[in-house]
Amino acid sequence: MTDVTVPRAEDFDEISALLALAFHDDPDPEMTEVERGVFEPERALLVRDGGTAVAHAAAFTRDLQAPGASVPAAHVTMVSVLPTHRRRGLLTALMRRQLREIRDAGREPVAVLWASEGRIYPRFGYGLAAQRYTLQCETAELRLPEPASAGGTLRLDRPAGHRAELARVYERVRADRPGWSSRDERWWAYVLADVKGHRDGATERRVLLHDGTDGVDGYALYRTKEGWEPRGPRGEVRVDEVVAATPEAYLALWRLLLSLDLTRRLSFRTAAVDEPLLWLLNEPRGLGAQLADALWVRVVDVPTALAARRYATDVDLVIEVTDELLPENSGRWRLVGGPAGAECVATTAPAHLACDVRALGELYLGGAGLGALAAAGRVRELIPGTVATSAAPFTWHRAPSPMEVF
Ligand SMILES: CC(=O)SCCNC(=O)CCNC(=O)[C@H](O)C(C)(C)COP(=O)(O)OP(=O)(O)OC[C@H]1O[C@@H](n2cnc3c(N)ncnc32)[C@H](O)[C@@H]1OP(=O)(O)O
Repeated sequence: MTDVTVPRAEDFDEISALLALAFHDDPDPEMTEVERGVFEPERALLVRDGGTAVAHAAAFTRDLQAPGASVPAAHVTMVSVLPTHRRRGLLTALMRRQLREIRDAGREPVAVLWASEGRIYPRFGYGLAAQRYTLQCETAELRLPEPASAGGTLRLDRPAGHRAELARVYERVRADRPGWSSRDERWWAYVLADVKGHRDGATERRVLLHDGTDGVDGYALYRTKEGWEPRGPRGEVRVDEVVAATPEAYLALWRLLLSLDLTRRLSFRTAAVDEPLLWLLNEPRGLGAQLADALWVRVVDVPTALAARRYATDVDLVIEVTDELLPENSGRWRLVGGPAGAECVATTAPAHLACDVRALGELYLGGAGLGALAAAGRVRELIPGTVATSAAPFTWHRAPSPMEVF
């Protein structure tokens, strides 16, 4: 049987070729360089068979915004098994070892990932923590309100020269948005990389900046793709990010994106499920919004993770947790917390609720409702009435939302 090893930086070309095979892509040297910039070989796991790379998984070191706190989170990624070697337990071996290493390192109480298919990760304790809307709008009949005041101004440019301004706005908004990940210099380079092979016929990426009274307070990253038909223009706007620190900036950015001359369609893959557009547009149905999964969270260290986030209202309850892969998480935990902070310790007191560790991941960012999980039978109420009184603290005033696929 094949052994799981830690690769060296030089192995990345081979890993990149394995990823391309598993994801049905041709290897793209430009993309490989972009990914090499964020690859952390010491956090990766590689399986070889007779010298050939056959399975791989990696993690990035970033923080994840949780309700009221930025929490160190292993960003799990680049998972692939060669088609000739699948369904013989290689992914299982990689996931088990990776979770054990994250737990033993003691730095990251949670792991987070985007799943290529939703059915892959629940068996490893990952729960669906944030959903998103994909938008496919026909823009011709969509209208947004006029701005209340003259407000700020918009500028259009290439993103590269604006990294510091974008980072400032992003960090300001991130503090209030569960699901967004920290971005250091390397990650900004990754996010702003504009790989030609991934443009799918659209233009290079552009940035639209909104200048408010205190400088840049919002931006949008987008491309356009030309299109014509007998009745006239049918260009498309492809939005990558809209980050706005004020309602004025948000409205101004979207007013322009939805009304660009010669365009009639707009697409956006990572709209929030509480996207303000829903409450601004003359026809919300026109967004063509479809619900999709986004972030899957795995609680790796129950007491540390539960104590790291904030709670919308005061909470004091005992949860009986089961975790087959990381048995030290199994047991009864007393969570006492609120908007200012939280503590979580082992207890022998009777439990109010019982669930598996996956349900804690689903609750972690404030996305899944405790009531919904209880109705699904995924959380069991051991002391009657607990669900009704304890659902509110786990929510947050903004829905968790993904911002970029990592
Ligand atoms: C975070 C990310 O990077 S997401 C990207 C994941 N990668 C991809 O989707 C690339 C293409 N797919 C692959 O490379 C592989 O099929 C993987 C990685 C998804 C699965 O690897 P495998 O080594 O085949 O998984 P493994 O043999 O450990 O399977 C474990 C269990 O999960 C099930 N499983 C694994 N993948 C899938 C799947 N895509 N759909 C349904 N079930 C699956 C297996 O049937 C098995 O179930 P069982 O124990 O009841 O028999």
